[in-house]
Amino acid sequence: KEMNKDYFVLSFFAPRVKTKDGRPVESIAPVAKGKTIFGNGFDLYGKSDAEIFQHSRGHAKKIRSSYIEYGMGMALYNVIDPEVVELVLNDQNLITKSVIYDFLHPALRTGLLTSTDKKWHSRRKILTPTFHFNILAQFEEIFKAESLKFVEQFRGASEISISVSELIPRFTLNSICETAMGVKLDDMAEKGDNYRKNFALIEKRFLRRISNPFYWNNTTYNLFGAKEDKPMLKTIHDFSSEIIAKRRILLQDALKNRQNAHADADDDIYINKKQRFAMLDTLIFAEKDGLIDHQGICEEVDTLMFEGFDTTSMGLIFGLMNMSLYADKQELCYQEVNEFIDDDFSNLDINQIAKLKYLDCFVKETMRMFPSVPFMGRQVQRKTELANGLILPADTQIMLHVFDLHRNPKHWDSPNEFRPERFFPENSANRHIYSYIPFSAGQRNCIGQKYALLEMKTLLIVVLKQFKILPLVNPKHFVFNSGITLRTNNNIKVKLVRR
Ligand code: HEM
Repeated sequence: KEMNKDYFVLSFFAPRVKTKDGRPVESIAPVAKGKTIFGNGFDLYGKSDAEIFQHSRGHAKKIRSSYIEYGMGMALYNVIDPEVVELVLNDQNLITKSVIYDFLHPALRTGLLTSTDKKWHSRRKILTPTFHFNILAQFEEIFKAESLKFVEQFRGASEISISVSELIPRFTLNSICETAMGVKLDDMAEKGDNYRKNFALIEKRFLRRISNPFYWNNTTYNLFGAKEDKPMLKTIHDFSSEIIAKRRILLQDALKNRQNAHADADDDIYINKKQRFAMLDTLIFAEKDGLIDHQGICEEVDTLMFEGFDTTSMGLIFGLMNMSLYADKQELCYQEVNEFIDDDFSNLDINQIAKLKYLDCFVKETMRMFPSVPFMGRQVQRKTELANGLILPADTQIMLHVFDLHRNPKHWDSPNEFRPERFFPENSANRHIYSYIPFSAGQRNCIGQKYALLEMKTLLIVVLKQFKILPLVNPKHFVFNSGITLRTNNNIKVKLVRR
């Protein structure tokens, strides 16, 4: 009996969540009923990626508040309310990612996304300056060139149907490799495609691991599951290694040329006009200063490359889809773009883009309904009291369900309707700040958020200027899948008609 009070015994002795004042836990956070006698531990077992996605959506709809589950020796606190999101993301002690991020370690190792404590702090410090306004302003030239290359594919066509699901990821991978890594993919296009294909396979494996509690344990997984991952991991790591090697050579040449030219001390490589700066250079310089080693550089390159291409891909795929579905909103974007951006794109820069207020609302609303990162997880390191009265035992997994938060009917009117106008200042004033967190918030927010918005807006502007975008899909028929990023089974297509 005592045991039962402290542990959810059949969930492999999961310590129970308690309350500060002894109130029943259910009065603050209901406990979701499990599918088996083992609490919720086997709720996802044998489910498809689409069913895994629907599992949490179903709970959110039925329970309508943040709720608790128990499984595999741990409590899971599932958060869908902004009030609780605020408590979690503002807690200095809750910066460690949840155990499921460990399943990403073979691919990303412990780079900025997956590391914690001292290592995370020191890496964040090294990388933060690389997302500075002046550097993004330079990257804008690359986004523009890549966007023009994107529309160039349709040269000569007065109208054409395209699969954005297929074409966009190539654009975003090219963009991240050239900006962050300083390496053009032109002669590595096939390798890039292969990298993406293998990362998609790794994502599938990641999901299989989440849904199968036997695979949560590293030892068991390494014995029975990990072998299949090896060739995929090799492909993606070979790709990133090749990029690092290429950049090292380019950088060495640049440094040599600079010495030969007797450049004065102020002629910094970062701002030298002919030599474009890449984020990877910062890491290579940090290596010279002994702040990071080669292995560390690989970790950050894998992390930036993955985070930097897949998230913006999903944002753009849904952004172009929404342009096609809502002709009136597309027209408002188009009018605005025409007002501020010259037809030859000569003034398309970071300052002009900042003037496009309606486009900004359009992109925000797209990321509300289709957040590229639909959930995030934290792990409680030490017993933690939250201001809402809950006491979370050590090892509790906190799941922030961004998808449900962004469609929480308590905070969003008709949440399933696409309305960029929600983000007009006058319509946002009374909204809870933490009801909208596409880029997370607090210490571990997205380091690339300004970069991402700039890249996505640039492509949308270039496409809009030249084409009217017409619909070919109906999102009502979409089947969403769980993944590291938001996924759908459907091939998203649009029709482009030259203006
Ligand atoms: C639409 C595009 C993007 C979205 C929606 C997005 C969203 C997010 C979210 C929600 C997190 C927090 C994850 C967590 O707590 O587990 C995050 C972290 C991160 N993002 Fe992004 N991201 C985007 C684009 C980018 C880009 C373009 C880059 C790099 C160039 C990037 C690099 C990172 C990194 C390195 C982290 C880890 C930061 C840390 O823990 O210190 N992201 N992102």
